[in-house]
This record gives sequence, C-alpha cells and structure tokens, in this order.
Amino acid sequence: MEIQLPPHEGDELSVVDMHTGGEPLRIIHSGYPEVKGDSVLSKRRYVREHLDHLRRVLMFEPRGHYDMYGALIVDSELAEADLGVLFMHNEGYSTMCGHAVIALGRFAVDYKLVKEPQSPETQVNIHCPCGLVKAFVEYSEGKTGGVRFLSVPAFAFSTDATVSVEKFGDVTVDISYGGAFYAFVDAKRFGLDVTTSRTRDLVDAATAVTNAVKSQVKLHHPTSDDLAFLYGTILTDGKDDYSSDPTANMCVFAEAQVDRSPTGSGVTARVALQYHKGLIQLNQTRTFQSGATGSQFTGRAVKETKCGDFKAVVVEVSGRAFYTGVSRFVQEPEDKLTHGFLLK
Ligand SMILES: O=C(O)[C@H]1NCC[C@@H]1O
Repeated sequence: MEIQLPPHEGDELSVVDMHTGGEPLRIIHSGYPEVKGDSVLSKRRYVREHLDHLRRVLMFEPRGHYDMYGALIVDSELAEADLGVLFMHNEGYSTMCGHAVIALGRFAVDYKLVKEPQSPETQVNIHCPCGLVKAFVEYSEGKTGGVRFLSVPAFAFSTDATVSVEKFGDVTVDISYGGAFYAFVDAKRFGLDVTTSRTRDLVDAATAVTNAVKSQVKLHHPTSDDLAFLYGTILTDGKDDYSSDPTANMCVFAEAQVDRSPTGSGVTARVALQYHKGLIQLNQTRTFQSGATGSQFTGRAVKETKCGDFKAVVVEVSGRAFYTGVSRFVQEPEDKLTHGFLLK
C-alpha cells in the first residue's frame, strides 16, 4: 500500500528518529524554511526569533512529547565542519548535546554527509552552537557503530558555591561547563537516590536547584554571552573519586525535561569538574550511568587546554545510538491542535 500524505499547509517535515541511551533524537533533515544567519550561533538566535512555531510542532504533542529532543541540520560557516546543527527541546535551543552528537555521527556517515567513510573510524566534524565537536564513528564493512567525540574545552566554573534553594535551604553546588553549564549536587543532599527515587521527586529537587542558581549566580563564558546560561542540574550518586565502577547521575534540563541518557555534555562537564578537583587524572576513563535507564557513556579528560582565563580540559565521551524510525509530518489546516501542546 502506498501511503499518500493528506493535503496540508506548508512543507512536509521529514525526520529520522534515533535514541542514544534511551534519550530520543529527532533529526530534522528537510522541510524547514531557510535558517538565516552567518554563524551557527546566529542561526540559533534566528530560529528562536522566527521559526519557534516549528520547534513546537515537532517537539510537542501530538507529534512529540514533553521530553522530546530535536536536532536541525544547518550549514556551518566553518570550512572543517561536515555539518552544522541546532538543538531543540521543550523550552528552546541548547548549545551542546552529547547524546545528539553520538546519534548524528552515525547519521552523518549512514546518510553520506561525509565523504568516503574510513575504517575502523570515520571522523565527522559537527559544528554545534558551542563550537566544533569532533565525532569518531566506528565503521566496518559498511556498518556504523559506537561513537566517541571530543568536545569543546570544558571547565569548572565554580566549586562549593552555596545557594538558597526553595524548600531545601542552603545547598552547596558545583557549576561546570561542558558546552553548556550545569549545576551538580549529590542527590543524597535531598534524601534521594538517582537510580531508585521517584523521577518526579528528582525533577522537583533538580528544578529547585536550577531556579536558585539562575537567580543567584551570574554565569559567564569567555567566548560568547549566548553560551552563558544554566542549562540544567545534574543530581549524582556522589561517587566522584576515581573508580572503575560506574557512577550514576540524572540530568534535569530545559523546562524540567529529564534526560534518559547519561548526558554527554553533562559527562563532559562532570569530568572537567572531577579533573579540576584532582579526583581523576588525564586518560583515566570513567563510566557514567543514567539514573533513568541504566544506559552508559564513558568519559575521560584527554588533555589540558584553556578557555579564556579558565583552565580547561578536552573531554572524550563515548556511547552508542540506534535508529527507531522515520516520519514525514504535515499540518492539516482544520487541525486546532496542529501547533502542538504539552501535558506536564
Ligand atoms: O547528552 C546531552 O548532552 C544532552 N541530552 C539531553 C540534554 C543534553 O543536551
């Protein structure tokens, strides 16, 4: 049976859906209007100001859901980039997303966005709003597999800062940058466990921390004001000393959105923090586990670098993504819910 699309308004939006460690990624590869701007960061501003209705169409119900995540492929201004990408979620547009980079690495090789694939690994340079991220995709006998990526310089922004958190009082937080800023707190501070507590309780505690940090800590990033905002809070099991055992965390980002994966940009930020505190050495690999699904990424600091005046590290994160399907979305003119809605 050949499925015809019904008459619809505007272009059909074509996507490939994947997941990385349980976290969805809807890759939008055609149907978007031209995204204007002379840099990936300015394109991020453009979609926020001019095309935000399409984020709601593709991320919100009835086509998506509260915790949907998207990646829009765009042109990059960097000669060495194979593709540019804008990330989107339930509240707006992120600056970095590791689970998406892991999926996009495979996608770029499978859909021939890079020239000749190489075995055992094909390099894919992905220009994210935070900067150029180098992904290395396992490739053998025509098949793609696991992906590791080297992220933008990551640094501890502030350690042991005290913020006053509604319902919880004074809480000590670390703030670290891995392409996006995160606050880190041991879940035990709230009497919670990232793997066994109710998701709703973890979300409430993490969201209260995010609100407190946003209102009480001024963030800055050496290269762009567009990067200087708190993306979310990561609750951990507190196991930050080096160990070959996994350490679990739960990331709550954007508008109380829950990451099902161990959070690639969060792993990057957490490794930078652990390195800054002298808890791990260069090239000591740690395994990070999602409190939500048990899925795992590995992370290690591979070299020291600088980001402005911050002592920084380049972090390598590895994981695996899988395809779940393809869709062609349309909007029928009579559909009052076509623009998308969310249930909290
Ligand atoms: O893996 C990551 O970095 C992302 N996952 C959802 C939230 C973060 O952007």
